Amino acid sequence: MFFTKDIGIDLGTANTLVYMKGKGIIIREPSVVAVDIKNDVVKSVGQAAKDVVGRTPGSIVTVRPLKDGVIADFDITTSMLQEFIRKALGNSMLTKARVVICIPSGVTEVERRAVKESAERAGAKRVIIVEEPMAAAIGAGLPVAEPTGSIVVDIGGGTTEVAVISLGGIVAAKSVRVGGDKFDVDIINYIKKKYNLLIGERTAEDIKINVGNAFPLDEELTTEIKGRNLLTGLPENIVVTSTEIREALIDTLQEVLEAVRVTLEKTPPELAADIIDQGIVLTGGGALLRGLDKLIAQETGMEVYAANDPLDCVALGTGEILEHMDKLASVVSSDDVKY
Ligand SMILES: Nc1ncnc2c1ncn2[C@@H]1O[C@H](COP(=O)(O)OP(=O)(O)OP(=O)(O)O)[C@@H](O)[C@H]1O
Repeated sequence: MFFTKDIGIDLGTANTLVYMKGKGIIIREPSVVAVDIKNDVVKSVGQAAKDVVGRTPGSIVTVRPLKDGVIADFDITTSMLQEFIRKALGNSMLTKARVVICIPSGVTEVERRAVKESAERAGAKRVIIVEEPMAAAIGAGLPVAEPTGSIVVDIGGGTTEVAVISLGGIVAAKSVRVGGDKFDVDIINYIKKKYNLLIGERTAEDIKINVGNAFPLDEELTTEIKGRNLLTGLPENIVVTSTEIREALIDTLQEVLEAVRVTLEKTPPELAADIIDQGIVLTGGGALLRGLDKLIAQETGMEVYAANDPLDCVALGTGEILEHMDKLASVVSSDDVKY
């Protein structure tokens, strides 16, 4: 007897989430792998690997195999994907799984096919690849299959994808290789330039989460950070404010705004009218940046709101596709559908 365990995977540059049909999201881990470079053996995957970032001894290095929205290291991406699929499906040979995988739209056709094959090797019997903004829109509850225009801005770790969707297809889109990771780099560079203080990626991400913002806040926030002074070489603590961090993020925020503007310009007029009625929906971890909705609203003159659980939208979208394959047939009409 076969058990059917259909799963949906959000293979993101920052986080990988796995949705199991009937259960919801069962795995939520960083897309990080620790590898022993002496023999290329994978030591750990996901949270266990992220916990040792910047702290590994000797030959162990931590790798983020998907970077800037593309597959930077294919073999390691494959190992990571297979590990997550194995974790979800268990080692049962009696499993007959359909797997919906969501990949960044910067992934090439060759990589796309290879992702499919590696999922098959890990036990999937049928693999359906769906692009991120489509799954994000479905997960955010937008009426993608209807003859009405919806717009989603998915701000992930490596990419920001803007898409206008109608009748199950992407009508206009723009993807830029900036997202949460770039915000972190901006913060590192700002602190280095202003305070001669070197901080790591994890500290920068904490600062972004604690006081990061895209629009003036009602109340100034501050956070204390630890780093290494580049002049003295010694550890040092400083306090930074939300205004400083907004300043640090300004250029990258402009790139996000530009992607929204370009997509709106490419949108057919009838759909533009729908979008004005419905507003812009933000998904992905970047949607949690304070005031990003207000900034986009100010720049476009449109209503903007963040989806509920923005970090989960893509995974929830893959789940919707699994649960309602019939209704969403237009978005998964063939295994090799490209939007
Ligand atoms: N509260 C928060 N404020 C700002 N940014 C946040 C917050 N929480 C998470 N993030 C950022 O969101 C990003 C991860 O988002 P998400 O999981 O949607 O990306 P992903 O799907 O893995 O990436 P991609 O879409 O590029 O493949 C990280 O850069 C993380 O730092």
